[in-house]
Amino acid sequence: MIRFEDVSVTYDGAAEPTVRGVDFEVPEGELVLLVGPSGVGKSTVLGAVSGLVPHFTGGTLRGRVTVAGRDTRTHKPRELADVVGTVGQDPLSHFVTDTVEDELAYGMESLGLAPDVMRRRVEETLDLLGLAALRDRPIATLSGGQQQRVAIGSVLTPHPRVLVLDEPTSALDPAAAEEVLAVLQRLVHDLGTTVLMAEHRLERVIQYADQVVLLPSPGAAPLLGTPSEVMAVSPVYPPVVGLGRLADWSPLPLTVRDARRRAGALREGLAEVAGDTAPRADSAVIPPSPSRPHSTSRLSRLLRRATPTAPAPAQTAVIESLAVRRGRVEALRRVDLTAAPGEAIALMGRNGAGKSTLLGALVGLVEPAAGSVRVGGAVPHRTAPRELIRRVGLVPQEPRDLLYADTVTAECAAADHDAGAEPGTCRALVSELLPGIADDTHPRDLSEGQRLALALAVVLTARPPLLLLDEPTRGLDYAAKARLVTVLRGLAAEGHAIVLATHDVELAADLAHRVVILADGEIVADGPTAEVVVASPSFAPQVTKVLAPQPWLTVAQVRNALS
Ligand SMILES: Nc1ncnc2c1ncn2[C@@H]1O[C@H](COP(=O)(O)OP(=O)(O)OP(=O)(O)O)[C@@H](O)[C@H]1O
Ligand SMILES: Nc1ncnc2c1ncn2[C@@H]1O[C@H](COP(=O)(O)OP(=O)(O)OP(=O)(O)O)[C@@H](O)[C@H]1O
Repeated sequence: MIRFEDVSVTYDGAAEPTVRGVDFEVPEGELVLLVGPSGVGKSTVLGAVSGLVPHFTGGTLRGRVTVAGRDTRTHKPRELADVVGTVGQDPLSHFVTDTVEDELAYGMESLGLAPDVMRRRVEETLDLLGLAALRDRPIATLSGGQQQRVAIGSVLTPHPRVLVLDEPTSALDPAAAEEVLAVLQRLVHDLGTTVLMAEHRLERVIQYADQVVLLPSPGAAPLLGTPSEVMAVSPVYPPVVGLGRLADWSPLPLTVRDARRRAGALREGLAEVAGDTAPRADSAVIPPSPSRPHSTSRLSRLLRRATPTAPAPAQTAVIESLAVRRGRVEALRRVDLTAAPGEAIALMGRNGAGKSTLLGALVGLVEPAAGSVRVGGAVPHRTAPRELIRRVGLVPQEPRDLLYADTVTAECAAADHDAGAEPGTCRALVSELLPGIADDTHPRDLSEGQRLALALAVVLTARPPLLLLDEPTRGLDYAAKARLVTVLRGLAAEGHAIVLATHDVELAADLAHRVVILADGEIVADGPTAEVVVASPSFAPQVTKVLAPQPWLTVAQVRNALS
């Protein structure tokens, strides 16, 4: 159904092709997963199927890509729209109408479907994706995950024969991700839909794949195989595979269920070697406590050289009885929360629970309807931006919102200037987070993960005592995530308080001292990470599920215990 014949893509001005030697086929009615490190060219390969590459992105495509027999170089995306439905990494840039219902109908209208068919499919899709309560809402007022669901719904309604999805679960909470993947699987099984999907969070998707295409490194030819064949050699793999590699299980497990069946001996071994040192669910032994000695990484040295900030008060942020209204929605109610210096807090909860709103309140973007917010003693929404950036910095859900300049260099120079930091501070931070980003690239042309690294560096340049991150692992591979964790741990060790809103249970397990769960605008759990995630099947990481009742959280913890 999709065929790549010796394809290479070279973007304008690039010395080397971004991808080359791409030669594989996706048979009709299969779900094929495209995996590989950040910036390796996954979106480029997907774009070549939907025709966005090279028609919209520019550059040169060599070789041939055909979808249902149509050559995507000679057919513009519009001429492929009846066959291919595409969801990109940034849903906002794809929306053409203003409300949820209109957006779901738009694709069908352009194809000239009958009104009664359109009506039926809109209703089906609203139900299928849990969007019924939001049908009349302007899309601009939806939370990130709600928008991603609308974007997925809007490509499903015309019933395309081929779906091309770029990180379709990146903004979804764990339960919503499962629901969406179940819908896709049903389309594949029942209607013979063909799906090509790129995704970093393999723990969510690997079990649904018929085949996996791995782009191992930039410019290297892809490797094709069954999920277990590819996972045996892939540089990116989910925690169950990490556990399987550590314990030498063969074949490697791809699901928690597979792994649980084999984990008996490992569980016994861990109980023996760990003895008293095994983590307890009622303590936050991992990650290291906020009082850990100062990290000596290059990054922490860089940050120490930057402008010193005022001594941190006892609590970096204090929220009391906070209520926030957004339009007709009561987005937060009776929220009490403190963040202490050195503390990393993961804010979790279903899409629309109020996480971004809470971060917005801490950075003064939304005003309380009742209650109070104080950051470093200041009231954020009444503090001038120049003053506020020395107290709190937010890396938004869409990093693009933070970037204004034409090149990476100019963006970094502006960040150094705004923060009063030594020239070069921001650029060095970018390289530390994700090596290989070119100076003169336009931020628009960076891959998703690269853009996040840049936005994070811009915010870190001001060394805010309170650092807020909204869904910071979109577009990041496991290695980049591990580097992000190291950076954030280093910052926490130096006394920064960190609050991150995330659906990435693996990240929370790795980094957070505390997990706070929001539901429908209220805090329903607040405690040490191990305690909160072990008690909640939705938010438990894979290792916890495999090794329960022992409360291990990460592969690294298990490795350390066994070494
Ligand atoms: N329009 C463009 N012009 C120039 N370079 C581009 C363009 N689009 C992407 N690139 C570059 O091509 C490389 C691959 O980008 P791509 O977005 O395909 O990677 P990816 O594997 O999808 O990354 P991620 O996992 O971070 O989403 C990156 O180095 C990126 O900077
Ligand atoms: N401008 C607005 N007008 C009306 N409702 C809004 C507006 N902005 C947000 N909301 C609603 O407020 C609620 C909380 O949204 P918020 O973005 O804080 O959720 P979230 O927990 O961050 O979700 P996600 O996990 O999807 O990012 C949602 O129901 C959302 O639809």
